[in-house]
Amino acid sequence: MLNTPTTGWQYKVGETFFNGNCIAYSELAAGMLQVVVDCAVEPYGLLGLVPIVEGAGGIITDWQPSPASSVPQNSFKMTVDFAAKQIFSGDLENAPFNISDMFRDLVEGLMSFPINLPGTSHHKCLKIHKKVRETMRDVLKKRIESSTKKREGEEDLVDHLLRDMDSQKFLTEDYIVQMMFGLLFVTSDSISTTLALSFKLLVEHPHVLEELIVEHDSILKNKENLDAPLTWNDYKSMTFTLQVINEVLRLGNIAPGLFRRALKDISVKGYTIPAGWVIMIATAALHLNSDQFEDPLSFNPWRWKENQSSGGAKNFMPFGYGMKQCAGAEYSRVFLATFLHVLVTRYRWTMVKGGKIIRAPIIRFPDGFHFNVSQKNQ
Ligand code: HEM
Repeated sequence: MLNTPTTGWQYKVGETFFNGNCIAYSELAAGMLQVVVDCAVEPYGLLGLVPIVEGAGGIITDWQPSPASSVPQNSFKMTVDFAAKQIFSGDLENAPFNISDMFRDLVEGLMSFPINLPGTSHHKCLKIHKKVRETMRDVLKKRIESSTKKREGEEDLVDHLLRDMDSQKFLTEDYIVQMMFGLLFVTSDSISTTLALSFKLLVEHPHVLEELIVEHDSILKNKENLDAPLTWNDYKSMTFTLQVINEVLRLGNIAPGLFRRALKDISVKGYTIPAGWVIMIATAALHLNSDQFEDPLSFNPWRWKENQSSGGAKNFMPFGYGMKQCAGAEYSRVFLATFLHVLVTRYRWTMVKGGKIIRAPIIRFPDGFHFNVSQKNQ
């Protein structure tokens, strides 16, 4: 599928994210995310995961208000709040707005028709974008002015970036604000949609859920203390869970497409893609290709038993491909696996209503998606 560059706000945001210092940017982002994983060397194992585990547990507990919890909404809130904490701690706790509500409205307006008139989603989206960035700039300025030094291990992403400002010239204030906003943005809808899809697919495929429960119960059985946090080895032993995540990503195709610009004329089957054109790679066409995946529409995590690909292969690229591949891929897998661990070991859920899925072009649940969640054995 071919596409000429679009105009409008969405595209401009994309340009600011991905052009310019894109390599340094994604290396840096990957480095920051690695912090989550690298904390594994601490005595209790993957310390970076502890807040994820606690976050997941805490938020699922919040998922019990009657009559039922909205999975997409709760996953969105959990994902944004958790990422915001990693990026700038609790600096927005006293802000006059809730950061996850702001991002939800922003994402809703993102795919709207770009008419900038009061009352339109696009207009609201632009206003939120401005407001969030202004608030983030204030957070950054206060940090720069503040002389309080945090202890090692308590630092967040902004602390790391500020420390690197002297040696990395591209790290200007503007850049850091853009990065704070950008990281929250890419985290918000991607992980939460994958989580919501996991709920749906698991409830519709009880035999998959059963095997998932067996895997996670056996991780718990091997622990002396049931409340001990997950370790890196625990994560690595989640073989079936990672197959489930691959399968959700394959069917979900969270990113509707990948974009590349042709640097020179390219001939494809008698057609020429002119230099400068933007090419959209429709990943769903790859992931649902029956030549590559038997019975491609069925949810079958066992298909990954023999094929251990975690993405970045020519027939499976949920996180993209090549040097522009998603910087948050590993963070996302760890987050999803940890969440599933907490969910299946501590909770049970029944579907109440909703669950219809549309793509427009990002995945949406137009009738909502509601579950009753209860503590296991209650
Ligand atoms: C399930 C979750 C996610 C999915 C499916 C996903 C998917 C993608 C895809 C398809 C791309 C484009 C890659 C390409 O063009 O080859 C991308 C880029 C990117 N993603 Fe993600 N993503 C997810 C979560 C995240 C998270 C949590 C973060 C950050 C914390 C993140 C950070 C990025 C960045 C920085 C890029 C741009 C990389 C570059 O241009 O060099 N992503 N992601």
